[in-house]
Amino acid sequence: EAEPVNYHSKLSEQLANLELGIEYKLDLKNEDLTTLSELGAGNGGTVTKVLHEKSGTVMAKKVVFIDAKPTVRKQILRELQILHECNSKYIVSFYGAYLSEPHICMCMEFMDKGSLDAIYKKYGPIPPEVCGKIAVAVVHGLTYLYDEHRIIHRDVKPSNILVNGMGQIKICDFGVSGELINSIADTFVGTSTYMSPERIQGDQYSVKSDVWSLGVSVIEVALGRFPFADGEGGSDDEDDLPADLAGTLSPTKPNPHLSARLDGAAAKDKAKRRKSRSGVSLEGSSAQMSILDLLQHIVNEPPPKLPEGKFPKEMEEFVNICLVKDPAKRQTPKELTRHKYVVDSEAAKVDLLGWVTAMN
Ligand SMILES: O=c1[nH]ccc2cc(O[C@H]3CCNC3)c(Cl)cc12
Repeated sequence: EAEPVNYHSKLSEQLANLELGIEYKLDLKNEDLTTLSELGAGNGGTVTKVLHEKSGTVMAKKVVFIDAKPTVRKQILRELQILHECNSKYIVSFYGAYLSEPHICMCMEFMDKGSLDAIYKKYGPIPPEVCGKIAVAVVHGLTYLYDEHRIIHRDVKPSNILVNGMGQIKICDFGVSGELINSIADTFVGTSTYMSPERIQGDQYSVKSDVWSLGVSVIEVALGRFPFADGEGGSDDEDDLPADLAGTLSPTKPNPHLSARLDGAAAKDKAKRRKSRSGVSLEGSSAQMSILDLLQHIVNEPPPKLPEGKFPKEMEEFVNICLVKDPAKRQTPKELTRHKYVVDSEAAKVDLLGWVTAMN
């Protein structure tokens, strides 16, 4: 019988190393990767499904265009290396990153069932017991990132929570490289509508800001729609912001004068829309709640919550704790790992495999 093709031996060698806990790193480069299909876009990059020929591994490759000096790109590449140390069952695995000037390419574990936003948009609201498993994954993932690496995610939302065919739920796209955050922030046009009140107002934010975003995300996937929407829009695609505000509403560069600007701009926007409703159509005035209204709403109005009595009591309570507006009173991810909803969900026998298998 012919010798098994060498990549079998390579794979079994790597698996052996894994068992021995021996770190091994693939030296990744474009010519070794065959593009299979598009996966998604967002957070300043496009993601494709690729095959790494040498190891036979299917990967998700994220390509980010960095409009900066080559030295900045090299710095980002160095900072991304920390992803090799981010090892948790709640964090997508990182295979490596490389420069393909002027792009940075990051290869990660492929999650074949995709992101939660795509899942609920295709299959409808996510069952409460699955939401429990999502809360467990995100709370433990955030706790790991902060406790082990002092990393704050900065962009928790359904499109950054992924699922695979084994029913595993993992988070991705967290802010690991300061330089990468800055460079994306500069070009960042839209507004993360998962932003906590303190970040919208430019106050100091912390890991608790990720907890607010988790609360909004759990309501969204449980209801099957963005919680601030209730018919008024607030869609997550980027509204056209007044030019002078675009680029300032980034999830990482809080704008200290924002709330004053928000009130002014939103009032103007509302007046425009009022006029438009009176039959005078002004182009650019959106009938939906504009992003500015939305940011102002998050800052000034009570937090969203699950409809009473339709979900398990401890789920309602968990969400309400995540959505406490005052960060001083909001819990940290670590404290939430002890919440009844998380503890019970972790122990619960939920047929995640059945759930994902039902998704063709
Ligand atoms: O399979 C994946 N593994 C790792 C990462 C990843 C990121 C993806 O989309 C980005 C863009 C929108 N949010 C996350 C998508 Cl759609 C898939 C993956």
